[in-house]
Amino acid sequence: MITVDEARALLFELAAPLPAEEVPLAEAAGRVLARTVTARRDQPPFAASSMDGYALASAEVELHAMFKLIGEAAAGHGFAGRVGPGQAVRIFTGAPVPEGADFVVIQEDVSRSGDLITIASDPGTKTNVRPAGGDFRAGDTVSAPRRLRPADIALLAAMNIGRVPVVRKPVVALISTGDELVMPGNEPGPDQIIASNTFGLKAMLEDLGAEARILPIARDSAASLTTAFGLARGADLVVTIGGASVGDHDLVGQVAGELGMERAFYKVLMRPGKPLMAGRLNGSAMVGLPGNPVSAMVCGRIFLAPMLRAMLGLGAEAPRLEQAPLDDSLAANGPREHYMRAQIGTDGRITVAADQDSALLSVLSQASALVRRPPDDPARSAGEIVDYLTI
Ligand SMILES: Nc1nc2c(c(=O)[nH]1)N[C@H]1C(S)=C(S)[C@@H](COP(=O)(O)OP(=O)(O)OC[C@H]3O[C@@H](n4cnc5c(N)ncnc54)[C@H](O)[C@@H]3O)O[C@H]1N2
Ligand code: MOO
Repeated sequence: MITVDEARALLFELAAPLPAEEVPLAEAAGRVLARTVTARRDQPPFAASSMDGYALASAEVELHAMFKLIGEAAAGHGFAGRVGPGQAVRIFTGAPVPEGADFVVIQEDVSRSGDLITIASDPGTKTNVRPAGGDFRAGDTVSAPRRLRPADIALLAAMNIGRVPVVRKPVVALISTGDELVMPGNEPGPDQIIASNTFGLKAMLEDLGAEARILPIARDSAASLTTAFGLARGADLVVTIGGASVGDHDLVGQVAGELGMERAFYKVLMRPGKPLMAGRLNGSAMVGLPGNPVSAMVCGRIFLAPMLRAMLGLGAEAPRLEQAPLDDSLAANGPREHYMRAQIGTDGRITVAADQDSALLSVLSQASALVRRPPDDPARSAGEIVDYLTI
């Protein structure tokens, strides 16, 4: 059996970065910027007032000084003339500061009588003028790769980038396998349960920027699995769930092999997730996850999420580990790397769930972290520092 790191390295070989496509700016949030983009203009494009008040020459600013108003500058409607000595222009936030002026006295510091204003309170030294290009200049860049957050979208909009080059979304086909499964919302038969893994994985993978498609459940027969693999053709990543172990009805590896899968590995020194398999099938990366619900979700976090990041051009890296002290003692670990469901308390200490059965979705749902135990990790006492990753 190979280690978790070895398995991930082999998975990265299956996860080539995807090409770029252009999308409208309004659809670019959460996508990964594929190429560095360049501002098409200065922002602000002119010296702009940051306050409502009166624009005049800073050299003339003095308590009790008087000015004659010669016009108005509003946002979107500048003042065409020039401000001369003893003159001021009524100005509003966002308006271009007129020629001859380089200071805005806020209206709270001014008394006005008709066309005359007097500086009635000390206006201080802050000019209330935003210089042209003070935010960014034409030619300034936003560099790739980068997952576009709302603030980035606002910046790209201000840069007048209407269409954005982003990495194409990885298309993931999710196949549940098993005669015991029915889709949520349907009436299960006496020996049946509800397919949960595909739904949890779809949520996880779409959160990371994939387009995940849940295919019809494949039954425990070669014909049904073959049909499902046919429906998955063209996906960047095909993920099967269940049927990966050694039971008589665990057919995924066998059928995938008959369909020409080039196997990269089968079985990982990991808990949960031991019967993981991967390879290349019909030009797609193929990962066979174990069926136990927690195993499938943990493998999603440990393997599929890094694969998707690699496909999105964000680099081939293991999930980031953090450290926290244990709230309670832990027994020694066995020979497999163990990812234990745990909760991080408000005090920063980490509590490992008592029951680590890989079927317990209720425990996973309560967990905020997976504590990572190396193979053969000795028993640990309360207060000792352990590695974990957030979920
Ligand atoms: N003799 C052995 N038996 C098992 C071994 C072993 O090494 N020797 N490994 C165990 C481990 S570890 C795991 S994990 C499971 C994985 O088995 P499979 O991948 O073949 O999964 P299934 O048998 O199909 O299902 C396991 C379990 O999960 C339920 N399941 C499956 N798919 C879904 C789904 N989409 N949504 C919800 N639940 C699902 C299924 O009903 C089973 O209860 O094998 C052990 N056995
Ligand atoms: O590896 Mo299984 O995933 O331990 O439950």
